[in-house]
Amino acid sequence: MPGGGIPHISTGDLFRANISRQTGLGKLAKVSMDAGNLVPDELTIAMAKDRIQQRDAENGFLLDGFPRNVSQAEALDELLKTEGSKLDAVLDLEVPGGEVIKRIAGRRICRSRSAHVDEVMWTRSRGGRWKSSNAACPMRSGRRQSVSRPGRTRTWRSRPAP
Ligand SMILES: Nc1ncnc2c1ncn2[C@@H]1O[C@H](COP(=O)(O)OP(=O)(O)O)[C@@H](O)[C@H]1O
Repeated sequence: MPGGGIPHISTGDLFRANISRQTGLGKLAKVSMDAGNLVPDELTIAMAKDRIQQRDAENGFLLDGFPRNVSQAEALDELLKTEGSKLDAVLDLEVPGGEVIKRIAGRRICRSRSAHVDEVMWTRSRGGRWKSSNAACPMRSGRRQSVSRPGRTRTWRSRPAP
């Protein structure tokens, strides 16, 4: 929870938690997420509404990653209207394009536990091989990592040490 005791509601985190627990929602969301697409509005809106209506969010919440398009914004408006509440503030974060690209290109997701997302630094050795640093996934211990080249795929691959 952020300062002030209100829950941080991140739709990305909620999807990843569902994927980890292999829920029905997680299985459906995974298909879209693995394809690099947004999860369909119907699923996203239902999940966000359900989370917002939980008890710990009664006194407020911080939304992160939701709404992400007009129909989600309309659904949120509708929900707030029904509950007789309104948003206090919206943060518009302006990040330089280069920084955004660096972060997207450096993102790593553990293939076996999609809840493990990590931002990594990539360096290229003299031999031209890409190497990652800043690993957080427990899969790493006892295993040797084979990582994909920075670029399109951000999958974190692990294979047993020889
Ligand atoms: N509001 C949303 N609408 C649809 N899909 C979402 C939404 N929030 C998250 N997702 C799905 O979850 C994934 C991870 O979301 P997030 O953690 O916010 O990271 P990012 O969008 O930066 O990759 C998104 O790529 C998307 O597939």
